[in-house]
Amino acid sequence: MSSTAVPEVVLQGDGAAPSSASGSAPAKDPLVSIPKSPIVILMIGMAGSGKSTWMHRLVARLQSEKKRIYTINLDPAVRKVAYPINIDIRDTVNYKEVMKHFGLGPNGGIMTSLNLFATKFDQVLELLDKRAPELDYILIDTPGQIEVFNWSASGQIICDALAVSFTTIVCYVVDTARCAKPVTFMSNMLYACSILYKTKLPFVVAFNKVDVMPHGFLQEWMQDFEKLGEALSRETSYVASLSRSMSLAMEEFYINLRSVGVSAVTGAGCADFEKAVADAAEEFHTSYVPFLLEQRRDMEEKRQRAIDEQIKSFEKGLNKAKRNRDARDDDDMDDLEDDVRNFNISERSELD
Ligand SMILES: Nc1nc2c(ncn2[C@@H]2O[C@H](COP(=O)(O)OP(=O)(O)OP(=O)(O)O)[C@@H](O)[C@H]2O)c(=O)[nH]1
Repeated sequence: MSSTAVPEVVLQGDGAAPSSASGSAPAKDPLVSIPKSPIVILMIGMAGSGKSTWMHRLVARLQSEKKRIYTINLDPAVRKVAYPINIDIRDTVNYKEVMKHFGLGPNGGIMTSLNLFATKFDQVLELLDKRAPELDYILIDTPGQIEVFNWSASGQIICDALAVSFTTIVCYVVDTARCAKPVTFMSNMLYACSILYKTKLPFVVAFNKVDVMPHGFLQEWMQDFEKLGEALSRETSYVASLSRSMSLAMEEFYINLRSVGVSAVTGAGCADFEKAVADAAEEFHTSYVPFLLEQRRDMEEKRQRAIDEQIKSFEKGLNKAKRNRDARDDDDMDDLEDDVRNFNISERSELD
């Protein structure tokens, strides 16, 4: 199987601005000229933190401000989505079929579906490229299987692909009330920290559900590790003592973190969030782009390798599943194999 084409933008040398086709004036380096708008906001967070509800709130809010929005749903298992969607993974990958054919459970099905989709992410970029000049924001909803962005190749492929073409930031959504237990807060923040260090993208933490519980205590824990240590000392579990030893190391991570309290239900905190997004977008150009310029060749090779490995792993999975199936299912398997190789990502009609 031929490997997926990568966007041209990252294949142009190693730092020097490429020459124009005519050979006269050098063309502007595409990485240096990543446009300030649209801003891509990737919603990441644990299951139930409120990503989809927050997406819905933001779409309504930004549209009321006459901002032009484009939305992508990357959660193959979500049943109902309240906001209008432009590109929906469910239109191309049927996760129940993936579960059935690869012999996986729901979590594995979601991860594999997203891995499959990621191998063709260049098609999403092509669609976005066409729309981008008319857009202010591209909002992307992701599944609650947060490991997609920690361990699986697809998270990296998607983040890297977006960040070489668009101003891209991560919105890490946290359920404030669930973090009232300091060990839960710490494990949530460890996930956030590993995503931040893996993607290197600017981050906004949205402490959601402040209508249920104000988020001030979480910001206090981030600013003063002794306060978090105090809260942890009330717990005696092994995880609490591990969290206590980690809390000082996390200080550096918190210092560079923007956080705002929001409620997807009431709309509280939207203005603060928009401001934090604007700051993060600025940081993308001042910090992330210089990092990209240094790392571009390495990143591109890594991304292409990840795509090739994904494809090999599907073929292995399919062959294994095939060996375990009845001959009568062969047609079914052939259809799926064909889908794995040849699916096309398309967009729905435009948002109003
Ligand atoms: N009170 C309150 N409830 C909220 C808020 N945001 C989301 N919820 C509720 O939290 C639950 C989970 O919200 P979702 O938006 O489905 O969460 P998600 O992160 O997309 O969940 P996954 O798709 O499982 O990853 C739903 O019952 C929402 O109504 C909020 O700001 N306040």
